[in-house]
Amino acid sequence: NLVLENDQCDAATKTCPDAAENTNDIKLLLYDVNPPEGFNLRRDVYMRFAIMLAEAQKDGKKENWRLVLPPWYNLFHWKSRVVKHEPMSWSYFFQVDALKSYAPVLEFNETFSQFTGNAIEIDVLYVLQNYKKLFEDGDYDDKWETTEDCYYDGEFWGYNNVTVKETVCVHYQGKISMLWELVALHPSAKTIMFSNGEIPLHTSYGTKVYWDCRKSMKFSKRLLDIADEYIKKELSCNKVKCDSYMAVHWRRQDFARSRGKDVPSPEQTAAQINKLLYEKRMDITGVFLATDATAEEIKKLKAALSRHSHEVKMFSPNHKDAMQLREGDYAVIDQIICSRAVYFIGTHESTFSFRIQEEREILGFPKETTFNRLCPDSGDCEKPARWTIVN
Ligand SMILES: C[C@@H]1O[C@H](OP(=O)(O)OP(=O)(O)OC[C@H]2O[C@@H](n3cnc4c(=O)[nH]c(N)nc43)[C@H](O)[C@@H]2O)[C@@H](O)[C@H](O)[C@@H]1O
Repeated sequence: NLVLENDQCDAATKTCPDAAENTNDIKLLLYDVNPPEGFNLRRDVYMRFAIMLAEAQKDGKKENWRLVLPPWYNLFHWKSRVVKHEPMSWSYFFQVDALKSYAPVLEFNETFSQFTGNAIEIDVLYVLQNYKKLFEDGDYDDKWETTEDCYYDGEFWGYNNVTVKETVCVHYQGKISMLWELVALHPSAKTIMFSNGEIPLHTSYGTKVYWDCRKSMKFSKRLLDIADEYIKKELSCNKVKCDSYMAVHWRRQDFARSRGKDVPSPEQTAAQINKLLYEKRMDITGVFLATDATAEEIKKLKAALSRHSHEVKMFSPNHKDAMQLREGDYAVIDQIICSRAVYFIGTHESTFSFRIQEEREILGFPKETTFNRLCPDSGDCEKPARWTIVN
C-alpha cells in the first residue's frame, strides 16, 4: 500500500494552496498514457489536456474542472526497477506553481487531501482506442463512437485505492477538445478518466496558445541548479545562453531499433560532429553529448571523435548529487544543458530533441543554431521542421 501524502497541504488546518471555494462542485479529469511512451511524449500529451481545460475556462465554462497530473510511474525507458515502481509527483521534475499559472492542475496527492478522501472512485473511465482503419480512405474527419470491447490494464500508477464505477470503450479520431462531447455523456459524473491520452490530438499545435502552455513547463529548481553548476564548472559558461560549447542529442536504444534509418552509427555520428566543428569553426571549448547509447557505442563514438581537438563531455554529477539523482533526472539535466548550448544538433523526430528545440526557442537562440539533426548513414537527410515560437 502506497502512502498518500501531500506536503503542500497544511495538516493542522486541512487546507491546501489550491483549495477551491466549494470543493463539492469540483470535478476531476484524470488521464493516462499508453505504457511504452516516453517522458517527452508524455509532456506533449500533458500539454494537450492542459490546453483543453485552460481554453474551455477562458470561455468562462468548465470552471469547476481540475486536471489531475498523472504520477510518473513505471516508465519504459527507466530501467532501474526501484525507480520504476515508485510513483513520482510532477513537482519532482517541474515547478508545479508554474503549471498552475497556466492550467487548473492538481497533483495526484492533492486530490486525496482536498477532494476524495483516502480513495478515488472514478465515475467513468473512457478507454480510448484508435479506429481500426486509421486515416484510411483519406478519411480525416474528427469523430468518435462507443464500442463493445476494449482493454485497460488498470495499473492506476501503482495505487490500489483507485476504483472505477463504469467503463466506456470509445473509438476516437481527432482533436482533444472533442473529448468534452464524451464528458457530456455523463453530466453528473464528478470524476472522469481517459486512458490512452496520446490518441486525441492537439487543438492548436504551434500557436500562441501552445507556446503559452509550453512556457509554463518549467523544470524544477533542483534540476536547474544541478545543470547550472555543471555548465559553469565543466563547460565554462556563466550565462543562460552559452557560447562555450555545442551540444548533440544522439538517441539510440529502442529508437535506433525502430527507426534505424534515421539514426547514425557511432562512426557516422562522430564524422558529422567533426565535419561540423571543422566547417563552422566555432570558438568553443567542448562538445556536450546527451545520449542513451550503450557504453560500447559511446566508446566507439568518443574514439572516432578524439582525433579532433575538442573535448567531449557527458554529464556526471558530483558525489553528493549522484546519491540523490534518478534516471529521469539525468535525462532532464541533459536536456537543460543541450538547451543552453551555442549550437544544437538533435535526433530526427525524437520528442526528447523536440523539447530541447522548444526550450531554445523560449531562450531566444538563432533558429539556425537549433533546428539541426544528425543525418542517417545513407539516404536523404531532410532538414527538421522549424516549429518556431509564437509570443
Ligand atoms: C521509439 C519511441 O521513442 C520515443 O522517444 P523519444 O521521442 O526519443 O523521447 P522520450 O519520449 O523522452 O523517451 C526517450 C527516453 O529515453 C531516455 N533518453 C533518451 N535520450 C536520452 C539522453 O540523451 N540522455 C538521457 N539521460 N536519457 C535519454 C530518457 O529516459 C527519455 O525520456 C518514445 O517517446 C516512444 O514512446 C518510443 O519509445
